[in-house]
Amino acid sequence: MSTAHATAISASHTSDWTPSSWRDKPALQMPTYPDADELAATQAELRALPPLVTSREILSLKQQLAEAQEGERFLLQGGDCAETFAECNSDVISNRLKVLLQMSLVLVHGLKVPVVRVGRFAGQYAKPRSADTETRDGVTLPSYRGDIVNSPEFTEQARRPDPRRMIKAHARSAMTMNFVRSLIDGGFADLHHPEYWGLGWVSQSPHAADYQKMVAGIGDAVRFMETLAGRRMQSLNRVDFYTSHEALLLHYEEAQTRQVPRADGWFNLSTHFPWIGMRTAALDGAHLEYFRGIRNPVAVKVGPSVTPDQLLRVIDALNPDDEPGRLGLIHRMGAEHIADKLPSLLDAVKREGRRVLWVCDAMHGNTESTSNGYKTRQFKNIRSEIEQAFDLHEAAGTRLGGVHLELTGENVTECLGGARQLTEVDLQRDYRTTVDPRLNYEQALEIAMLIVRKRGQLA
Ligand SMILES: O=C[C@H](O)[C@H](O)COP(=O)(O)O
Ligand SMILES: C=C(OP(=O)(O)O)C(=O)O
Ligand SMILES: [Mn+2]
Repeated sequence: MSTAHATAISASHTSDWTPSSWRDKPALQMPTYPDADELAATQAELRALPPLVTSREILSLKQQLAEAQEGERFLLQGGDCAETFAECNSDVISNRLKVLLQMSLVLVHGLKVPVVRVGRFAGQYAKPRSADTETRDGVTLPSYRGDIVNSPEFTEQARRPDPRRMIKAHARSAMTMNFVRSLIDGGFADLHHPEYWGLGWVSQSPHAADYQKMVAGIGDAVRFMETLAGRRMQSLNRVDFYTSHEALLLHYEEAQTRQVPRADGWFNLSTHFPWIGMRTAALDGAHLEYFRGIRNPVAVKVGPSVTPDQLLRVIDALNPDDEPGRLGLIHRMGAEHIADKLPSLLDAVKREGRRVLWVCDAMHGNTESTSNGYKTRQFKNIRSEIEQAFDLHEAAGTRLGGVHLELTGENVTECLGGARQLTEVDLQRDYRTTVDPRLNYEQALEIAMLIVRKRGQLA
């Protein structure tokens, strides 16, 4: 179908849509702001602020995702569970970028396809929660819902939803984007110099030898190609990096939704690739309503309770014209359930010939609590879910086109296991996340290596 045709059809599907039509539907997981006037004034201010990304970048990501659907690329989507205002700083941002670049280098080298790099950053500030309230020592307060809504300290004042936090989240997202863009434009991701993005730990890591061998091999290949070409290849100097977040707080997303001169339709210009979380993916809900009208590529989390019929209806609502690169389905079943729950979904989508990008989130179905009260995940379950996902897609004749991970470039101890075999005792050493446990840099790199090994076995 031509792009013009697809656009014309989409326009007819969305003729009853506006950036605020979600307000007529049930909106789950949203804060109740105590002062409606303050909320409206904040939204007006947000509407006047500049956007964080452009429609041109969004459409170029859509094209790359369309290629990933066809097996010509692989998606790496990763970053914090919940960014915090306090950690919007140079070290945290550059270390996270480094680990994502290192992982993507491992994937490009091993899978022999370009990687689509998408960060869970520059806007990942809103969190859905299992419970609306939290009780400590007999005191009950509203749950922490991410820095864009309230603050994690356990006081009444801190937990009160404050709309002014949306302005701060917008500014912090812009600072993060600005720094990432400057690093990349300044040659930080230059393939001629992968040593720039070496984190200090690389020399002590159990994976050091493998990683250094690969970097040396890439250096040789780059020099060989440039000798043949007789010139330095500028295309190796920089990479594309895109942003994503869970577009949960619709008051914020609505205010960043714009029509763009010379591009049809409405774009969410707060991020390139927003997604709908598992808890807000109801067919008749506000989040699906909002997402159906924007032209960004979008994704939906798919949990173990989704039936094939429900999933097909979600696909119909979000991508009625089967537009390439428009829709990602991020399954997050858990190592224990994926073999039971995923195959019927893969079969149904294949049977109906729907065009989607399948992505495996190996984190959110594998969360557990330790006896000493830490929320954690076991590396062996994360690994198992990814390996099973490859096998199940292979058996169904579908394609796993990417992975979605919660990770950080810091040396935290939040997930158990991995090459250093972190134990429950280690969790006490450096547990920093405000919501979900993240892979540290070593564990994240190990995941990239095991993806390459697994794909190699299937090839
Ligand atoms: O990040 C994901 C969800 O917000 C999170 O897993 C919910 O966590 P909770 O069960 O602690 O509320
Ligand atoms: C909330 C999240 O995931 P899910 O919606 O899959 O539970 C998340 O990605 O942080
Ligand atoms: Mn999470």
